[in-house]
Amino acid sequence: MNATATDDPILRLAGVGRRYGQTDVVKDIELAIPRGSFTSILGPSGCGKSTLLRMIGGLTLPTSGSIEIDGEDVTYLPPQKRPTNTVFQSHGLFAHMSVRENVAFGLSLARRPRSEIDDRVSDALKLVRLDGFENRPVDRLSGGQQQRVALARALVMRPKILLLDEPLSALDLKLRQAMQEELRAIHQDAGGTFIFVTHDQAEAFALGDRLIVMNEGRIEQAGPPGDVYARPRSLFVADFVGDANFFTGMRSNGRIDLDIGICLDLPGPDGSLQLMLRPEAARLHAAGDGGPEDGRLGVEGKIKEIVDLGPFAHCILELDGGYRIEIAGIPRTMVDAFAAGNRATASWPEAAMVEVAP
Ligand SMILES: Nc1ncnc2c1ncn2[C@@H]1O[C@H](COP(=O)(O)OP(=O)(O)OP(=O)(O)O)[C@@H](O)[C@H]1O
Repeated sequence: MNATATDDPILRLAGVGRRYGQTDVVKDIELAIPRGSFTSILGPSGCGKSTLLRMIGGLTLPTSGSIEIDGEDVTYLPPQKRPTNTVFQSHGLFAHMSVRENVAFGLSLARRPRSEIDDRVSDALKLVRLDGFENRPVDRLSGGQQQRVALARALVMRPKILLLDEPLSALDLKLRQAMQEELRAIHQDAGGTFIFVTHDQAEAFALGDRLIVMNEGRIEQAGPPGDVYARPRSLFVADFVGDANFFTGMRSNGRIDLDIGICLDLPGPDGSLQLMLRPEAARLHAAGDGGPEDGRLGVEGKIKEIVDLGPFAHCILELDGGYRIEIAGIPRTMVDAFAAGNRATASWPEAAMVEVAP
C-alpha cells in the first residue's frame, strides 16, 4: 500500500503536558498528525521530544491534557492496549534468539495462530529486506541489520502509529544515511503513520514529510520541512534548522530601517524587529562586475573569509559598520573572482528576508 499523508488526523493531542516535580518538561501541546504522514520531531537535547513520544506510546502518562488515536481517547491506556509500537536507539532484542523468534515474540505473546505468525513475520522481514535471515541469531548481525530486526518486530504488530525514538543514533554516519533511505522506503511500503524523534537537523529533513520543532517543552513550529526552513517563525527555529544571518532594525509605518544601512517596506507593528536571511539566498558580486540587478537589496563590504568547499564556496563579507554577512553556495566557477581582503557586494531579493520573533 502506498502511504499518502492526508489532512485526516490519526493522532490529536490537546493541552498535553508532563510535569516532573516542579518542572514542566512538556507544556500544553496542541497537535494533529495526518494519517499516513512521516513526521520528524526535532529539537535540542532535553527539550522534551522523548517525553512527548513516550506519552503518545503510553510509556509515560501526561499530567495534563488528552491524547486521541483514530478517534479513541487513549490518554490513560497502557502501551499494549494502544495501536502504537516504539523502536528505540537501544533496540532491546533478545541476543540469543533468532531473527524469526525476535520478530514473532509479540504475536506469540498475543497467542496468534502459528500460520498467521509465520505469514506476518515473513511479511515484516520482507519489508525490512531481511528475508533469508530468519534463523540467524541476532548477535550475529551487523548494527544496521539489528536495527532492521527491531523495526520488523514493531511493524509485525501492524501499529497504526510507529514511534521511532532516535533509532539510528548508535549507527555510524554512512550506515545511518543508508538506513534513512530504507526507512523512507519502509514507510512507503508499510503504509501507516511514522513519528520519528531526532536532534539531528539533517536527519529530520531527510526523513520527514512533516517537521515539528520543539524547544523547552513547547512546539515552536510545525509544518512541511521546506516551509519551516524558508519561513521560520522564531529566532530559535531559524537558528536551529540551518544557518542564518540576522539583522536588527526599526519599523515605522511599514518602512524598515535596518542597522546594516538598507531600507525596505514590510508591513507590521512599529518598533524594533529582526529579519533573517539564509546564506544561500544571497549572491556575491565582485567590485566592478555591474553589481546587483534592479530590485535586489545590496550591501558592500570587504571579504573577510572565502572557504572553498569543493563544488561551492562560502564567504563572510564584513560591512563597514562591522556587521558580517555569510553567503553560501557560491559556484566553483566564480571562486577565482573573489579573494580575502577585496571589496565585494552581497545581494538578495527583498522577499528572502523573513521577520522572526525574538
Ligand atoms: N523520569 C523523569 N524524571 C525526571 N525528569 C525527567 C524524567 N524523564 C525526563 N526528564 C527530564 O525531562 C526533560 C526532557 O527529557 P526528554 O528525554 O524528553 O528530552 P529529549 O528532548 O528527548 O532529550 P534527548 O535528545 O537528550 O533524549 C529533561 O530535562 C529530562 O531530564
